[in-house]
Amino acid sequence: MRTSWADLSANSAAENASSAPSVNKGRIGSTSAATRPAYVPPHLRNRPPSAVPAPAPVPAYSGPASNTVHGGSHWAGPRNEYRPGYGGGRGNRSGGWDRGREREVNPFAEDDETEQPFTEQENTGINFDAYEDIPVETSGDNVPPPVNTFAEIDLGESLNRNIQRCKYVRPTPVQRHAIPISLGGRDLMACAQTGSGKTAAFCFPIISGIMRGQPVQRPQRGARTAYPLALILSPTRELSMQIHEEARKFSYETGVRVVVAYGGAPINQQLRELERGVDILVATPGRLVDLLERARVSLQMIRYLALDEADRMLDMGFEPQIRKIVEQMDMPPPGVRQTMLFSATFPKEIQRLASDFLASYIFLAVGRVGSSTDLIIQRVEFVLESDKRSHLMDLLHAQRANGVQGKQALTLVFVETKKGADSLEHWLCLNGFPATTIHGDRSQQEREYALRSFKSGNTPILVATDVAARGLDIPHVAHVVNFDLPNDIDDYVHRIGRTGRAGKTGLATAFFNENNASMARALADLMQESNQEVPAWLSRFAARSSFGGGRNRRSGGGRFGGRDYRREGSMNRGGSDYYSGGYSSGGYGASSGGYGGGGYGPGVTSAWD
Ligand SMILES: Nc1ncnc2c1ncn2[C@@H]1O[C@H](COP(=O)(O)OP(=O)(O)OP(=O)(O)O)[C@@H](O)[C@H]1O
Repeated sequence: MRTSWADLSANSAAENASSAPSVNKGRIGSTSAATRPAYVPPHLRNRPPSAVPAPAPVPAYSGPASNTVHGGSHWAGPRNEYRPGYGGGRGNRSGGWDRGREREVNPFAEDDETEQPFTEQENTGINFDAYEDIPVETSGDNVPPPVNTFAEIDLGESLNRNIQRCKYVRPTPVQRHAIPISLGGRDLMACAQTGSGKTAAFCFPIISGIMRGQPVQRPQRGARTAYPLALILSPTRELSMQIHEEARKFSYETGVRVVVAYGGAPINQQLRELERGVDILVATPGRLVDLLERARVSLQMIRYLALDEADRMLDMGFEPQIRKIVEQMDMPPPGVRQTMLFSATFPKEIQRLASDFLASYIFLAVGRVGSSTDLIIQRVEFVLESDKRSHLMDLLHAQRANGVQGKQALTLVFVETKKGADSLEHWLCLNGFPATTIHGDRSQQEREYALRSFKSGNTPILVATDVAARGLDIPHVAHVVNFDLPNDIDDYVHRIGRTGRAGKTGLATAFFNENNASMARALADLMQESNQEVPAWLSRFAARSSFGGGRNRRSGGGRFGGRDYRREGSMNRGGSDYYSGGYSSGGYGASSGGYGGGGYGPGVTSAWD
């Protein structure tokens, strides 16, 4: 049985380890070989005994003596050659699987058990042709060339097996470019459209790097302090949970252990998971700060830092927490750790802030920065506030009529406030449309239940605030309705990106009225950029509108935003060229109810965290 292999291989590899010469000299926190617990390299921890190579003499390791990544490569060591049985390293309980005590649950089996209301397989039908003509921009020194296939990248056998299990046949464009850059040890700021596979683009190099990297001896500071090697931060609990689930699949049987920590859930369970060992910690900032302050997590061994939705993580709401985590605790500085920032949108002001966290980084834009994918058909309809509900009802009736076997297609409806979400949900249910809701006033349990119920099709309508706008990968969302438009065009891009994912098509409808006049220009420009039909009335609004409201970055016309800010010479801060008025009304983190009340002050709960 697969799970027992872990124990056997752990024992056998541990025995091998004790007889092998150590190549683990001079690393951070290393101790003498005599006192070191036996090390089992991650890639061997879950192997069947037959797969464990004989304890061959270990060749002198020619790679770097530490994990520094100053423009160098992690790959100076022999490629394709794992080094079983070398001594020292990660024996204590804060890293890797707690061997002998725990069995790795097969995350793919969990998938099979989940109710599958839709017959279509998720990833087999990816339409790569949709990505053929996508423009790619890279800047920075010595950019590693892209690859065309996973086979060209040396990710390691067990990770490759998991890629197959995920049914990923080819890398998506962002993966083609980003993975070689990260494997080359380079810092990266990557911008690619929603649903284009960014999660795997940062997870694969991290998992592969940990599998192959120098073994680590965690400090003995406190038996209960966990020392992750990689930290992945994301802005919402649900997104962190999703990244955790994905990363567990990618790291299955690699021996790399992934743990998640997020707010709103009991901390004790998370503490227990951390105590069992952690290589990759996926977390929301608030809960992580809590764990750091309790000294239950130390960032001192971090080799890889990834910020998903990086622009959101560095906007006014989150920036102080992120600075605290990254700059004021014990995390190694840029250049020592490797840092990867990913998002579908990257305002230049945020790029400038983000550069504090990076060393000699490469900027990658796949598609235009902040653009939506052409796969999403965008419609904007002029609807007065008082008519919104009946208009939504018409859309839902039409959709039901076109539904497969009388089933309502999954529809995600975005509203501005938490109260608005509850009241719309109630009204929909009264009118025969099973709906549920997700927002910052709901308990975490309720939020998770709502999401599950939506995914399974039990309640095919989900009314949400912006808490569901970013990152969530819910298969089969056919329609996103912006019942209330956001104040920020980037939020619009992320919201509509919940459909039309992984090469599939989707539909997004926005209700627009005078209250949204400040968005007209940005919306019209975005639609034009994505080859959508812009209604004449919207163009008229756009021509009339001034740029006081949201972050209306499209004022210059033509190609927008698809740029590394370093190329622009000086920043045009506060000017009208880009995001004019961006930090004023409705700008970053200042949105009203949509963000669940902000929640950044003490005692205030945040929907984002
Ligand atoms: N190489 C691949 N082949 C097929 N499917 C893939 C591949 N890479 C990723 N996917 C699938 O594509 C979907 C979208 O991926 P992911 O959630 O990582 O997108 P994203 O770019 O992070 O989106 P967002 O900007 O909304 O966060 C997921 O269901 C994922 O499993």
